[in-house]
Amino acid sequence: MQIVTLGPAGTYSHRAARAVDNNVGFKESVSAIVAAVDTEEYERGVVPIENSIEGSVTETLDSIADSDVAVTQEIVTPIRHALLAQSSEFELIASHSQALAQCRSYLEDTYPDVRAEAVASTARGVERAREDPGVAGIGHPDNAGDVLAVISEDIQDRSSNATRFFVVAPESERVTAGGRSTVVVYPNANYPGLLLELLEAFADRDINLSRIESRPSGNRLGDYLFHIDFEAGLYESRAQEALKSIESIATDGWVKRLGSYDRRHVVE
Ligand SMILES: O=C(O)C(=O)Cc1ccccc1
Repeated sequence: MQIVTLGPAGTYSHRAARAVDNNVGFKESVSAIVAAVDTEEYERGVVPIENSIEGSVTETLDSIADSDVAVTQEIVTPIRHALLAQSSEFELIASHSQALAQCRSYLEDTYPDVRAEAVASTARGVERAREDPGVAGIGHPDNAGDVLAVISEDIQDRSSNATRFFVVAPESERVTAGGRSTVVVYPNANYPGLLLELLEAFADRDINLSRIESRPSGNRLGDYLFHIDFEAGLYESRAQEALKSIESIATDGWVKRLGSYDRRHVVE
């Protein structure tokens, strides 16, 4: 199976993608990955959705809400960051914005005078470090190779650091089987109790929500769409009833079913 994920080789997304298939291609942004799956250039994409320290990857939420891709699997993996450089003499740290944020306290305490620069991925930062002795990268320690030294390991601000990835597929691959589902709701309405009504649709049917995230609709200030993850498959009648109820609340907006899936834990 042809998979596309965040590159170049060596990103955390690449490590998660290898759990799906070894035939992996790369793009340098999440929106490019989602577009490549939406247009069926690739059969699957692997994108980071949420991190236990830093929260949602908003570029991913917005890309999947704007496209027609389906979510077919969830991959959860621990993230352990290392600082990689040719020597401890560097004046710039280059990494993915999420990695920089996950190591913020360590960087502020240990390298208060070193500049940080956000680049497309951790592996892109490590590549910069390989080419330039003045640059350090943050990434998985396996990326050190022959050129780079592991200056410090486990530099994330909390020892427990995990990231959820979604496996996305063309719309035709959407399934209703699985223990979890994700929907995006755009109510296009604003009245007291609207959010409560949306949540009650699940609570009344004993469906546990595992995440709700609001994102700006882009239409006007204060107008939101909601990404909702819940612990039931779309094949279940209680889930179908909950969504029917949500559709009746969102008559001026829309409800997008991204699909049902199971969670897979990948350790290395
Ligand atoms: O840049 C990467 O390696 C990614 O895959 C994105 C990312 C960055 C930090 C933690 C998890 C995923």
